[in-house]
Amino acid sequence: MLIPVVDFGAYKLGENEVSGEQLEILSWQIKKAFTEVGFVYLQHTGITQLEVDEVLKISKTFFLLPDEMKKPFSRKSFANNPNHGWVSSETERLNPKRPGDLKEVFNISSLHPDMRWPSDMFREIQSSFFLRCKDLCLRVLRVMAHSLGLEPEVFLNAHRLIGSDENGSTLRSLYYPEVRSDRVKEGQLRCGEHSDYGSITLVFQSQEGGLQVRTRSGEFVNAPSIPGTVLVNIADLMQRWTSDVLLSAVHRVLLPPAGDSSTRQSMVFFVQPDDEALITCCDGSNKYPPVKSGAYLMERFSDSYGRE
Ligand SMILES: O=C(O)CCC(=O)C(=O)O
Ligand SMILES: [Fe+2]
Repeated sequence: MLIPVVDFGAYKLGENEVSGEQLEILSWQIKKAFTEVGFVYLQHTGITQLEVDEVLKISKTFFLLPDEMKKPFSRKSFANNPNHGWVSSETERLNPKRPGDLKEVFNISSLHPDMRWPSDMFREIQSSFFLRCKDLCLRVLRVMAHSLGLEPEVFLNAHRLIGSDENGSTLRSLYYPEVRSDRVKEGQLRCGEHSDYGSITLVFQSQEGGLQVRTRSGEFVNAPSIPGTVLVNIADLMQRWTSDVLLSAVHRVLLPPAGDSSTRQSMVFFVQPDDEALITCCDGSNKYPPVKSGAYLMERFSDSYGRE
């Protein structure tokens, strides 16, 4: 298979220290994947399939509610956080050249105690999964810094506020409803071609799979769901930060074959540096001008939601 599978067991959640030798092996494998493909499957991260199934299940109960009950939780209706909340189908265009994506999402961008939630159970399960993803991504960022010969804290220092309103990291639940082929617009997909905006992304798919990743040679390959693993990819700010050493690969989700009425689900944890973090090429070059993480993210939202 093209996207490598790497055993993260030596530094999984709950494992407090990783030996120098194990860190070397992990760093080498992760760097190879992120420079050649931009995606890697991590095995034995400490996040179990049971946890993933639980968060997919509670997300689905929300998506299956009538729109009237979801509207009060719409994105842009939370005063403290512009990205938090529900987005209806065909609203976001991850490829702005295509019609709106055939997916619904719920973004959790803030764990502020005053947030409104669809239910206590939803809050509990989603918030704890958010924190598990946060712990894992900090471990991955530490290994990545090591793999590039940088100070171990260099990425971590810019990710201190995940879960607060000064950091755009988001746990996103996605629901892809049944596709009615008689209603599909020309060129419409479940999720248009795009690369992610922030530093790294964690992806969890339901069993059907469906994600495709563009390789360096330009062809799309399937990135199936591998139960028990976490798929991790590099996003655009990280590619910029590393002066194009690490690769932010384009990916998409096609429509199911005609006559296939299945739905699809996924969970994605978008990791974003703190809003005020200034992202400057870490090799000291001027390949990209410094940019503030928060401002960069707002610019990217304008492309995918339209300029408002
Ligand atoms: O649903 C998926 O598998 C991927 C979604 C995705 O790439 C995104 O929301 O950025
Ligand atoms: Fe994506």
